[in-house]
Amino acid sequence: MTSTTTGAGDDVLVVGADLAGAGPADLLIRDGRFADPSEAGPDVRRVDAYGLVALPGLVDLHTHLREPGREDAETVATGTAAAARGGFTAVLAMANTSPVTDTAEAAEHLLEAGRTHGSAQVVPVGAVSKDLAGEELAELGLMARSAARTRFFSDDGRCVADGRLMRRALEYVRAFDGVVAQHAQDPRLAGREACCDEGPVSGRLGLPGWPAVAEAGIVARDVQLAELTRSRLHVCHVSTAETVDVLRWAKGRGVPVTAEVTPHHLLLTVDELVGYDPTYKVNPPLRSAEDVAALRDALTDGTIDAVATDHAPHARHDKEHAFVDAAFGMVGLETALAVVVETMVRPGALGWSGVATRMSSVPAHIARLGGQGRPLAVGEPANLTLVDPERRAVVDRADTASLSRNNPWHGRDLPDPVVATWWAGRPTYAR
Ligand SMILES: NC(=O)N[C@@H](CC(=O)O)C(=O)O
Ligand SMILES: [Zn+2]
Ligand SMILES: [Zn+2]
Repeated sequence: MTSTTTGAGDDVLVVGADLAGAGPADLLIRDGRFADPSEAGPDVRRVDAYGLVALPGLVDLHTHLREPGREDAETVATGTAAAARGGFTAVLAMANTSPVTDTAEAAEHLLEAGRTHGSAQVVPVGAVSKDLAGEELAELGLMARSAARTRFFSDDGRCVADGRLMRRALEYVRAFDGVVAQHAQDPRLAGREACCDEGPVSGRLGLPGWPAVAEAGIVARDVQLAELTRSRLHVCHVSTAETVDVLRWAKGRGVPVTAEVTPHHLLLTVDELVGYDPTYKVNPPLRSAEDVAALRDALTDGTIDAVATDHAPHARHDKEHAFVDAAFGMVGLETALAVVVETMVRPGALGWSGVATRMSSVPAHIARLGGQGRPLAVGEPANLTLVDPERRAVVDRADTASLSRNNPWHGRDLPDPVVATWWAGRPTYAR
C-alpha cells in the first residue's frame, strides 16, 4: 500500500501523489478487511484511491428511516442507499416509527430488516419511554440484552421532559454502558406549534417562536442529572449558542456528556424562513448567524463531539402545507459531508482528520459500535469512504436514493465529495 497519512492523524489516509507526495495508491481488501500488499491474490480486491482522500466509513448518530409505518417516506432499503451515497457505513435509526421501537422484538425486527435490505449497518435506537409518551420507561434492559444490543436510547421527536423519568433512564442505562440521547425542547416553553427561532424574524413573519432557553434549559438540567447519576448523556441536534455555553461548562466539570450538531444548523439561518417555504421547517429551528458561528467553533474545539444528519424524510403531502401546518424535518444523509466540507474544511476550521473524528470514530464510540469508526489499517473492517475534496455540483433534489424530496440544499452549489463507499468490504456506492 503506497499511501501516506496527512500528518494530521493516523485515522485519515490521504492517498495519491498530488495530495501527499506519495505515488499512485491502491487500498486492498480481503474477506471484508483491509489487507497487506503481500497478501495479493485472486480473492483480494483492489480499490483505486489515486488522488483521493480515504476516510473511515461515516457513522450517523441520527437518522429517521420511517420503517415501520411510513414506508411512503422512507424505508430501510432507500434510507441506507441514501446513507451509502453520503459516505455512511452505519446509521442509528431513531425510534419514532409506527410502532415505536420500544421493545426488544421491535429492535430485533429492525436489525433484521437492516441485515436483509441495508446498504449500511442499521443500528436500532431504543425509545426511552413506552410509545414515546414520556410516562413509563420502555424495555431498556431487554433491548440492551436483545440481539440488537441496544446502547443508544432516545425519545427523539419528543423531549423527555419529566426530570424524574430522565433521571431513572440515566440510572438504568448506566448498568450496560448505555447512553440517553435527549431531544432538548421544554414543551412548556416551546410546544408543538413553535416553529421559528424566537427573535426579530419570528415577530416579523408572525410565526410561533421557539426560544433558545427551551433547549438550553433542558440541557442544563440534564447535564446535572448526568453528573448526579454518573451516566452518559448525549444531546441531539444542538442549535443555540446558549446550549454550547452550558455544554462547555459541563465538560469543564467532567460531566459525561456528548453532543451533536446537524449540517443544516452549521450553514442555514432563520433568514431562510422569509419565503415561508416549509422545506426549511425543522426541529429545532434554524437559528441566527451568531448561533451558526458558535456551533462551528464548538465543533472545532470539541465542545460538540459529532456531526449527525437528523435525516428526516417526509412525504410530499405532509410537507406541502402552510408553514405552520407542515411536518418538521429535512433530508440530509446525501449532503452531510458536502456541508461539512463547505462550512468546516474549506474555511480551515477542521482538517480531514477532524472530519474522520467528528463523523466516524467519535459517533461510533458514543454508540459503542465495535466494527465502525476504526482506523484505516491492515486487519481492520473495510468500512471506507473515498472523497474528492475539489469536486462541486449543484444539488438536485430529484437525484437521490431517498423516497423523499424535502431537501433544503436543492439548487445550491456545494462540494460533491463522495466518490465511493465500501461497507464491510462490499461496495455500497460508486459514482
Ligand atoms: N427534526 C425534525 O424536524 N423532525 C424529526 C424529529 C426530530 O428530530 O426531532 C422527524 O422525525 O421528522
Ligand atoms: Zn429531535
Ligand atoms: Zn430526529
